Amino acid sequence: MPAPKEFLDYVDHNADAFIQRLSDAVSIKSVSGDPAYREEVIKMSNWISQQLQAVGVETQLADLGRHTMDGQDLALPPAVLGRIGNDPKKKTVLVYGHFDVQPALVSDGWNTDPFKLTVLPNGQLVGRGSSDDKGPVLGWLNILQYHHQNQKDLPVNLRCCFEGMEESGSEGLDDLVKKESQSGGWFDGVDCVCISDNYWLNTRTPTITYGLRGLAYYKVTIEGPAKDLHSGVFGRTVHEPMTDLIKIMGTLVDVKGHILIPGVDEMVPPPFADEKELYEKLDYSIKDVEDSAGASIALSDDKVEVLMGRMRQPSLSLHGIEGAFYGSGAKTVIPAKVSGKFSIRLVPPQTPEKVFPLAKAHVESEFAKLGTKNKLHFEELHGGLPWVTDINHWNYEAARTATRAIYNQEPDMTREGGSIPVTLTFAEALGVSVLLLPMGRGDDGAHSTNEKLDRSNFIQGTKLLGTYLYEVGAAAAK
Ligand SMILES: C[C@H](N)C(=O)N[C@@H](Cc1c[nH]cn1)C(=O)O
Ligand SMILES: [Zn+2]
Ligand SMILES: [Zn+2]
Repeated sequence: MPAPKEFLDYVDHNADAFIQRLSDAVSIKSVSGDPAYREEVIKMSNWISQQLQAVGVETQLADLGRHTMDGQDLALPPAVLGRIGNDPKKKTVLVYGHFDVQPALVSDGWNTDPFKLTVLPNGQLVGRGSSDDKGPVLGWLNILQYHHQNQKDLPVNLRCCFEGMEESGSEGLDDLVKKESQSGGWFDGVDCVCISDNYWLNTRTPTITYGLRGLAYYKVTIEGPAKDLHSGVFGRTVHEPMTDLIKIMGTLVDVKGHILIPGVDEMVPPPFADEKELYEKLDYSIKDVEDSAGASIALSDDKVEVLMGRMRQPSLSLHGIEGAFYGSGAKTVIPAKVSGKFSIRLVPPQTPEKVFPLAKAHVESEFAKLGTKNKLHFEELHGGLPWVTDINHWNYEAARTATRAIYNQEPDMTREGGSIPVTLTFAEALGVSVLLLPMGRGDDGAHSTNEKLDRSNFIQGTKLLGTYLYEVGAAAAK
């Protein structure tokens, strides 16, 4: 059942209003990883709930309790649950997305205010969260608006789960999903899940995604002196925490990306026979990775090697050092306490539980080798499980048919290098197929400066998600 032409035309005719709504969403600074913005994330929960109600969706703000961040006790932003339709003849689709964003400051290198959506002459909609993940969440709202305003029934029963902590480990969400998946819960009766929260591989080929890497995020803290010290007075006189930390951070990964923590890379099985062909088939080149990175810095000239490094191998990245001097000028300080942050992207069969003891043992043994009198503390900040699924399912067939209808192209079938911690929870709690159907392009710069979503991806992406629902609706009739 193709989507009605009237729906597709409506999306085109209302494009400017949809972009205005995206601009409203971007202006709410819903940064989940910084306690200073917590009220803004909560404001975003309310905003999404009101927007859903305005297009006929029954909603509930689901309390997720409290947590501690940077030593502060904080309320978690409520998740927004939504439901519309209860026709037993129709399939029930659960859509998930997140309305929190990564931090963004003009001083990071943005050309414009990150929380003011800027429409560039080339059609790029620039702003934090435009692609990750406010644009795709609003894609679902755009579809609902058409059906509500024109008094058209949706082709499926729809359930929504939108959260405000995805960028910070989805705290509290797993338990909510498990509870609501039980009989009588908001997700009772769900037949399949669709998540639009990742990206095409390149800038030209629509993509369907059947896997995600998991994540284990660590903090290594080293402290010694009771306060910051003058390096002229104390240099070569005391053990310096930063010197110890840099040594340890330097033992985690080599410059070619090999993980040096014993046992981590080794946990992953070699590719199965013919697996490389899956990557060979993808519309991707070294130029694509270098264009989206903005420099000629690919680890290999071999496309398959690069793709496998992103999709089916773990990676370890060093993110930053809390407590270190980082400003301009030449402050001659010895920081008293520094915390190195690094994370490992995980692939099956790795899990945060299996990797934690390896990472801890490695850091502790490297620290012991230093013979320092400083103190070490190692902790995991958050984790998420990897996920890979079967693409031979009507849910994927619906997405493929919808993609052909909107883009007139065969989609790339990918595994995403990023993580969406709740995905496996949906799959296991509901026992149904989960599909990732991205809206944005590979060069959107999610998590980076000048994040953007192309206008055409927002508009065609809205049509794609809507058409996918019609194709799922058609699957119910088969
Ligand atoms: C792929 C998704 N849009 C995303 O960006 N996920 C994040 C999840 C996360 C976990 N800790 C911090 N963020 C990611 O892959 O980094
Ligand atoms: Zn993200
Ligand atoms: Zn995201």
